[in-house]
Amino acid sequence: MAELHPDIESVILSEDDIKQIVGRLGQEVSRDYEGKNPLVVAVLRGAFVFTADLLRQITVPCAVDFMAVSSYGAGVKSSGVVKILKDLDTEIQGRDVLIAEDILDSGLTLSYLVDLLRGRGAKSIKICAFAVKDIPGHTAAVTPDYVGAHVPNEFIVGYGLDYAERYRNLPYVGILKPEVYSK
Ligand SMILES: O=P(O)(O)OC[C@H]1O[C@H](OP(=O)(O)OP(=O)(O)O)[C@H](O)[C@@H]1O
Ligand SMILES: Nc1nc2[nH]cnc2c(=O)[nH]1
Repeated sequence: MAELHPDIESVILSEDDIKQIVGRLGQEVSRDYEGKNPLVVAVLRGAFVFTADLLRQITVPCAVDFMAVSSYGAGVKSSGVVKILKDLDTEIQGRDVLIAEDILDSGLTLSYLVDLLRGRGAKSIKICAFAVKDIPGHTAAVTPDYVGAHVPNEFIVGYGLDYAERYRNLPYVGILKPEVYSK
């Protein structure tokens, strides 16, 4: 097992947990898309690690494309404004689209994306979220069709998730030590 990064306070999902979660999601997606050829849309940057693993667990024919959006910038709070930094190269009219997202927090990013892709004539749009944040008293703007894990209401990093573009390379998901934010 990799040594714990000194900035990490605790691990929420270990490498083994992640392997199990992604394997299960791959099975669920493969079962539901039997006989179809979905387009998996990875929401960059955060979802690139998850999508790479998920794709290898999907057993039906599928294609992949990427969209880069940002609503958090360098901070830990959503700005509420979703910016498209890179659009899809694929025509999605009539396609079954599966959005692969690393984390669903306020749901603002996904709600914006679903509306956008629906407007382009996708046949179906489903959401596969690796992590969903449990925020007491708050309902996210969208409901994911596939959920990897529910995580506590803390800012998490690793497995593609960053803080100020750092920690995406950690093979596990963890919570940062509070002093890291004031560095
Ligand atoms: O449910 P929400 O509150 O909208 O938050 C979820 C989004 O926040 C993060 O993206 P971020 O804007 O940090 O960009 P990144 O993927 O490049 O890290 C994450 O990757 C999700 O896309
Ligand atoms: N890295 C990271 N990005 C997020 N975007 C929304 N919530 C989070 C989070 O907990 N961690």
